[in-house]
Amino acid sequence: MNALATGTADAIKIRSLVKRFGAFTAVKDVNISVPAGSFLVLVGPSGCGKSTLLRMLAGLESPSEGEIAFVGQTVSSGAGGVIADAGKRNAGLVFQSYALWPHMTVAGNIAWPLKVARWPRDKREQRVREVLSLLGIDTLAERYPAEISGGQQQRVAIARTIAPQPSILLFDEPLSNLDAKLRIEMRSELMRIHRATGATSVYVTHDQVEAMTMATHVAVLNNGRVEQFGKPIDLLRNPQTTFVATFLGTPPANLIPVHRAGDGLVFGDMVLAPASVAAGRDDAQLLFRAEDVSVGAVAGAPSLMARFAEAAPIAGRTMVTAMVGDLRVTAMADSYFTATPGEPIPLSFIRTPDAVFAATGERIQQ
Ligand SMILES: Nc1ncnc2c1ncn2[C@@H]1O[C@H](COP(=O)(O)OP(=O)(O)OP(=O)(O)O)[C@@H](O)[C@H]1O
Repeated sequence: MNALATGTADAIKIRSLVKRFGAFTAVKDVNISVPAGSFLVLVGPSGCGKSTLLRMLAGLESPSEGEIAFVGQTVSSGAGGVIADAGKRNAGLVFQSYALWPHMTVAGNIAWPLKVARWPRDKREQRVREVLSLLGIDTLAERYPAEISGGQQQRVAIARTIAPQPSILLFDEPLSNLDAKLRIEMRSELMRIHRATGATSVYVTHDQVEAMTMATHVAVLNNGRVEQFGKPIDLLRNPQTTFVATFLGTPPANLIPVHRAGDGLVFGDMVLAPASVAAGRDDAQLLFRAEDVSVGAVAGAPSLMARFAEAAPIAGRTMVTAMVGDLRVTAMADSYFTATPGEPIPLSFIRTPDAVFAATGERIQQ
């Protein structure tokens, strides 16, 4: 790295980044900047380009176009390729497979990158003790990888990555090999480690719950593009596309396709909103959260008959999924509710739509 770092530079700045593999474009014009200490989550369905983007940040893949800068210093660019190589960008990478050295003890594995970086023995031993304690694995120091569990191996892999004190930590689905309970535990652990190290983190996952609980900033990727970038709560409250609106949030929100009839937007013969909310368009999509759709008839609210599909109790209420033709609608019932699959049940739209989208998927601002 040769350029001087400026005090106000973003920890990570990605500008107009493109990655092509032959004729296929895996990452398309990505622009993201985050300040130091952020926890940036890249989330999206399989094949959307998350890992390719992370590999470019790590210096394992060179961009076709655009630029990546860490603290004001360009580390990769379309013109220059990988300028600071993987070992020289002060970034640590944690994969979903732990890749520990089987012939080295836990302490040996953690000390290895410090040895490679020529840390003196006393500093090395002190740092290994520090990270063993930070990860809560002090008692495993002399064991070999084959003698510890998968969850413990992942802790060792994380300890090994943070030992050299990288200023940027890159995680590629690090929890996907763990069982559900351990994942939740490790999620809070990782957030604690993030706070303790102060490193700027970039975390790849396809799990939106993981994204929403851990992130200070989220980039939702779809088909190589960033659909939306921002704080988790802003993405949840203010989705700019139907993709973001339906990808994030639990239970999933409903998108109801409507068309204009007179001065109303209708679904079937039910008027769901005034035509004015869609700025004179003939077709639109209305976003209703599950809690805005109630099971049963409600006086004054538009309602329709749906076919019951399934029910799941959640925190004293029941999340009910029902079919209206081919459309899945998620609604909430106030107490325990169940029915026979296929049984007709009434659904009521008890609030105005949360957001309005064009038929092509982009948000129509009110
Ligand atoms: N070396 C490569 N050569 C050709 N195509 C590639 C290469 N690496 C990735 N791709 C393609 O680029 C696209 C994005 O892949 P990437 O691994 O970044 O997706 P992802 O979002 O991480 O998916 P997953 O969650 O399944 O890991 C995919 O269509 C993939 O097949």
